[in-house]
Amino acid sequence: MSFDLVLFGGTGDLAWRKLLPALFQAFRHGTLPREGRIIGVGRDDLSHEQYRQLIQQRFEQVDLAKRPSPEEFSRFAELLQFQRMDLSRPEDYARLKDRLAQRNADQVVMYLATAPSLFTQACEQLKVAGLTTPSTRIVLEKPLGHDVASNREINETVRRAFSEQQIFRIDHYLGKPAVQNLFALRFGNSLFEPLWRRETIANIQVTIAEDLGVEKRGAFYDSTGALRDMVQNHALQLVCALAMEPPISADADAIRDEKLKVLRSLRPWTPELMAQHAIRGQYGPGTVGGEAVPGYRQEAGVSPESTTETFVALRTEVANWRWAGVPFYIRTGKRLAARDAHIVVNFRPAPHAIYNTPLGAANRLVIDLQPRDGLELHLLAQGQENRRHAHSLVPVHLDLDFDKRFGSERVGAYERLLLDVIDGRLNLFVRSDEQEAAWRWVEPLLDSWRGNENGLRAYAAGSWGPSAASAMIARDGFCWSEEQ
Ligand SMILES: NC(=O)C1=CN([C@@H]2O[C@H](COP(=O)(O)OP(=O)(O)OC[C@H]3O[C@@H](n4cnc5c(N)ncnc54)[C@H](OP(=O)(O)O)[C@@H]3O)[C@@H](O)[C@H]2O)C=CC1
Ligand SMILES: O=C1O[C@H](COP(=O)(O)O)[C@@H](O)[C@H](O)[C@H]1O
Repeated sequence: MSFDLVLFGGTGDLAWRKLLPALFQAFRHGTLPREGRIIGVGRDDLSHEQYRQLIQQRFEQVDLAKRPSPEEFSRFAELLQFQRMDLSRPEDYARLKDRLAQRNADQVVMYLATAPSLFTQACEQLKVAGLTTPSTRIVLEKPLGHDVASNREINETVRRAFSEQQIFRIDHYLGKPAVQNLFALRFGNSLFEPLWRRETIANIQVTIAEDLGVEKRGAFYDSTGALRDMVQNHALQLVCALAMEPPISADADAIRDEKLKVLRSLRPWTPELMAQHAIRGQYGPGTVGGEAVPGYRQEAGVSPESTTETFVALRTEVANWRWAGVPFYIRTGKRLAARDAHIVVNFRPAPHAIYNTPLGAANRLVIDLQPRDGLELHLLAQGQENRRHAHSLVPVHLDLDFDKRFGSERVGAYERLLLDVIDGRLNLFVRSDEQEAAWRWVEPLLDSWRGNENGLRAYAAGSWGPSAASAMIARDGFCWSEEQ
């Protein structure tokens, strides 16, 4: 099978940090079809050779293990071409058409790794140019829009140009090996299913903590914020994977139907719930990894009066028979104490105590997403520490490290998703109704937070966020994982 992958935004941050390294990994692993072209698109006048050099320079910043040797790069570079094009100029699409006609590949992938404001125009012009034939797939980066209305508008335009089977809305968290293992844990094993419900589970916590700040994306981030950047998509997709019913098959729509039900069951926000269960913060100066770092308002591209949130902690519930009354806590932020994404499923304590146990001790399943990819099952056991009191239990845990078990050279998130696009597998991509339901759920928060400094809490870079996030969960009698 031959393919052409047109990478709109081929000179941008996402392209060189994630997409091209992922394509290189697929090339290195021999999974990328050999007969293909990766056509980077941008507005500069670059020759193919200049583009290859640019990408080679950028690859110098990629992790050593994932960096190509000069010999590997020169073989990979044979796939790379450059197309000068301004997406806002209708006449430029004809030149792209000519380039694609040179090869007439079996499969054409259009990857829109540009600002979402260009998506509608790009789709309209691709249609006008006759570049939306059934052998074409379109990939849309997140966030798709900035609220319900803009998301719907983009989706409607895209659907006028492409059928739903051709549209791949990406959420790279769904491609992470740990998230695939969450699906495997729940739907490939029977062990946890009888326990996966309100009768046994006390609460579920989803944490996506980053130690990085906004890097070079200050201007983008300042108009986006953590709620749009991480919660509307990645965090809610994790909640879906945790709370959904078993799908009737592994087909894309069977999975997406179940995720949609979760999104529609999330407790809607009221002013009272927002006041108690929605915490937002913004980092100030602090120390991360032993280095002093500036506060958010001092970052390049960020307004010195910005009210954009860089931290969010939420408490919600999934209002259905399985989950009624079980709090789901979501927490994400930039410049936190560590890069650490994990899920904690806290089980209820034993209903009747016949042992002495440490205060608050109970069973817990921890799903580590990154940097470690693994599972920990926390139990209580009879230790030998106290020889005179045989009725005292101590915490112990079973630890499964997937990197050790399967090797750290496993298929990365973007590598998996890009191969799925080329092969036409939609399972790990988001349907428009899911996306709209997620926007609908976050929109009341967006509206109440817009331009409003009230309730925006400062936290020191390098901390775990505002203390209000701990107070919120403590009111339910629980605590975040690092406090357990
Ligand atoms: N960077 C990241 O970590 C992530 C980014 N995303 C999403 O990916 C998308 C791209 O983000 P990012 O790479 O950071 O953005 P950048 O600003 O780094 O890159 C934007 C790209 O778009 C191109 N571009 C801009 N305007 C035009 C135009 N009129 N015609 C043709 N090309 C144009 C630029 O090319 P040039 O200027 O050379 O013409 C550049 O290649 C966004 O939707 C973002 O939300 C999603 C997840 C993570
Ligand atoms: O989508 C995004 O994700 C990254 C975090 O991704 P990860 O795979 O490194 O966890 C985040 O930094 C970025 O702001 C956001 O746009």
